[in-house]
Amino acid sequence: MAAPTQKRARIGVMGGTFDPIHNGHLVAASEVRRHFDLDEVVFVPTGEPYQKRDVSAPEHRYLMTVIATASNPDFTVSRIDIDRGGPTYTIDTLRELRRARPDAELFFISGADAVAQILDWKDAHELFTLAHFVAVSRPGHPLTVSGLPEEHVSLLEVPALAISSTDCRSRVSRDFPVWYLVPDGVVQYISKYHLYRSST
Ligand SMILES: Nc1ncnc2c1ncn2[C@@H]1O[C@H](COP(=O)(O)OP(=O)(O)OP(=O)(O)O)[C@@H](O)[C@H]1O
Ligand SMILES: O=C(O)c1ccc[n+]([C@@H]2O[C@H](COP(=O)([O-])O)[C@@H](O)[C@H]2O)c1
Repeated sequence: MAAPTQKRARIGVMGGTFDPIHNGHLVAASEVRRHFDLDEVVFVPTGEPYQKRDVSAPEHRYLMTVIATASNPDFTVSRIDIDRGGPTYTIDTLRELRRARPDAELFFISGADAVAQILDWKDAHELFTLAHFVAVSRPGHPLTVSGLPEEHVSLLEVPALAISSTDCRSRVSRDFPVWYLVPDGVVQYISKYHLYRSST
């Protein structure tokens, strides 16, 4: 009798700058986990997001991501993009995760705004050989696979949360609350380390 085949692990990968992580990120990851029956979602904060300016220190972004995900047993955080050093490219993230988990199926989670840019990312075509891409809806951004290889990309409508890290930073700098936009522990972390006080 043939030995029973083991089910391949299904791992979601949520890459982001998370400056700060907010409830839009968490709802997106939670919805994709449920819809694609993922075993876990790994949050991967960028090291040096080469397309962004004036980004907070990686250690702050990493710790806020840990705080935000700590209570969910299906969520973990990886330092791979931070520890690699140099500009962060998703191709390196996925190659490294593949090496670490050759048995697993990877699902890269991305908002509608980010997925629209994928063809401009480094080694764009190889990305689709390493992971399936899941593009989630985001208020203000059309959700489309236009130009992308349709067999490697899925679209998912998630509850609309019109939250961005840019808006959270701007609110803190103007002394507006970010309660309920980011997890409570992240509100307290921002306050403790005086983040975003003079930025927009
Ligand atoms: N409110 C949201 N709903 C769905 N997806 C989101 C939302 N906010 C961010 N994302 C997605 O999460 C990933 C990481 O986003 P990122 O950390 O850059 O947050 P951001 O809010 O877009 O930040 P910023 O305003 O600084 O550009 C991206 O794929 C992005 O599209
Ligand atoms: O690989 C690339 O060239 C590339 C260019 C821009 C963004 N990304 C990835 O897209 C994810 C969201 O990035 P960001 O900058 O919108 O926070 C994150 O995992 C980035 O590493 C990747």
